Amino acid sequence: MAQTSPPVAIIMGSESDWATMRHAAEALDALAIPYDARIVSAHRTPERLFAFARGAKAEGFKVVIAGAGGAAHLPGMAASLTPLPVFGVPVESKALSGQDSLLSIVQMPAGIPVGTLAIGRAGAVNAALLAAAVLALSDEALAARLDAYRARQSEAIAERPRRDEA
Ligand SMILES: Nc1c(C(=O)O)ncn1[C@@H]1O[C@H](COP(=O)(O)O)[C@@H](O)[C@H]1O
Repeated sequence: MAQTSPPVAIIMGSESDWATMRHAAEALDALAIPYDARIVSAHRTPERLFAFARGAKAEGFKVVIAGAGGAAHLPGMAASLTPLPVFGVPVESKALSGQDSLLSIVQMPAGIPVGTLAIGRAGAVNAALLAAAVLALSDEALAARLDAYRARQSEAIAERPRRDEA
């Protein structure tokens, strides 16, 4: 089967997660890394999850970023169904501020890893940067873009706090 997929899959349990996961997409955009963003729920669309995760490697994906909130089984289930690296992003839930999402994703049993990031936007951005780091191991042009991204980030940090103009 022809490998036509972009290297990164961003999957999320609900469309409501896009407010968080779009930050992963924006970080990938900044590094010119193509991705496909899909709504896939272990709970609500289990057949879609099985089809996606079982076929992800053959489709040509290299890394999966999975965001979910609450009883966040999606990243772990995806990891159980694909040999690709899976980075989990705990989406901040209303009831428990994302503590539920974090613990659901991070406490995987030995044998099926999910690289778990921070709750919310920072986790989404860092999942994208980790995906970039993985891909950069075999892509020198991307490695250079990642270096430049970090250099720009450092340059943007002021050395001293700006004083308020009275
Ligand atoms: N955690 C999961 C899974 C899953 O893990 O398969 N599917 C949906 N959800 C989560 O339910 C929350 C509320 O979803 P709605 O906003 O659609 O009610 C979302 O954060 C989603 O990730």
